Amino acid sequence: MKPSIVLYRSIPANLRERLEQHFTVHAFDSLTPENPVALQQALWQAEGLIGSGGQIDEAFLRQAPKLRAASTISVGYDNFDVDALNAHNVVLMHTPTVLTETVADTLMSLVLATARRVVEVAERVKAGEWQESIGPEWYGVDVHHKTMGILGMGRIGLALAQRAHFGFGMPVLYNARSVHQAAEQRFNARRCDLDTLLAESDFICIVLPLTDETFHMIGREQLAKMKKSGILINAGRGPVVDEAALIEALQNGTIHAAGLDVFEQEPLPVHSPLLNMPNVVALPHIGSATHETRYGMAECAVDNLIAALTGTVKENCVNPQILKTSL
Ligand SMILES: NC(=O)C1=CN([C@@H]2O[C@H](COP(=O)(O)OP(=O)(O)OC[C@H]3O[C@@H](n4cnc5c(N)ncnc54)[C@H](O)[C@@H]3O)[C@@H](O)[C@H]2O)C=CC1
Ligand SMILES: O=C(O)C(=O)CO
Repeated sequence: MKPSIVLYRSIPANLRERLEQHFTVHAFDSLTPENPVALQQALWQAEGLIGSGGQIDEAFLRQAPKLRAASTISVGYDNFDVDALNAHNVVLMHTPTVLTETVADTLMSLVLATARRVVEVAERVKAGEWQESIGPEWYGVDVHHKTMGILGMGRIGLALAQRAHFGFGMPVLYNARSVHQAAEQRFNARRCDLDTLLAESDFICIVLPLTDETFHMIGREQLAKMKKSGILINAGRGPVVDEAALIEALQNGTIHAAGLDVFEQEPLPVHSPLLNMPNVVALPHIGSATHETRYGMAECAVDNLIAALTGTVKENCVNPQILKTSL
């Protein structure tokens, strides 16, 4: 008999067929479906789990006693309690690399959109406000040759450094626990402490994972250390920035603007003050959302689950120590 799995995100038909060749697939739109009893029953039998979003913690794992592998269609896995997965011998797979370049493009688009006020100015044109030649009230600030500060010099951080260095002639600063050889040798990036990065950068781009250590890493005190002309970009995870402190800093003119792809609460509540600020570009968590990359992520996650449940994992495993004990 084929192992039973729960799929909790819609994926392209050919990839679903690939799953069906190996498994009996119980499909749901999310982990909060219209029929929670059907999900409960499916989880009780499931050896595998594939999808994105939701909170996978101890209470969840108790509802899925046969689970051996979870495959998230994302690189970030802060919604998984990895200690609980380890305690239940559940292997966790994710999708690094396939989305790296696309997310770096999104970060760069937020840099450009905030600096050049692309969204605000385009809306004014649509509203019929372009009546004569434009004056300084339409101007933005330059991006090229300004200083780029990167928080999270990993795969995506490196791809961003490449764009900043070669595409825009920007000096690159980064804050990290250890030296990133490739960033320094290839893109002339300079490692510095957080305070220096805050004080010297024109653009601060966050592409950090959410962990206990990074939660509210950027708060009132850090925002006050940025240049008044500084622009904050966050495409890591919302809670890395204290959003209330950010709103205050934008309202008080402590910093110039913000470009945000992620928020403390998603979807961003419609009454958020961020939505009324012309100097904020807010995106609906679209960092990796291109047709090509979302297909690549789903394909990678499908292959990851097949590998995890057939004992052929070579890459993309968050907790490889479990492979030795459980598979
Ligand atoms: N907005 C979006 O749609 C997307 C957001 N992301 C976010 O971006 C994150 C990074 O992705 P990758 O670059 O692939 O991961 P990665 O693991 O290659 O890079 C993360 C880097 O952050 C560093 N880091 C972690 N904690 C730190 C700390 N306290 N101080 C300084 N550096 C620290 C790590 O050492 C690592 O170099 C993901 O975990 C996810 O949260 C990823 C994809 C899409
Ligand atoms: O992969 C991730 O971590 C995302 O946030 C969506 O691509």
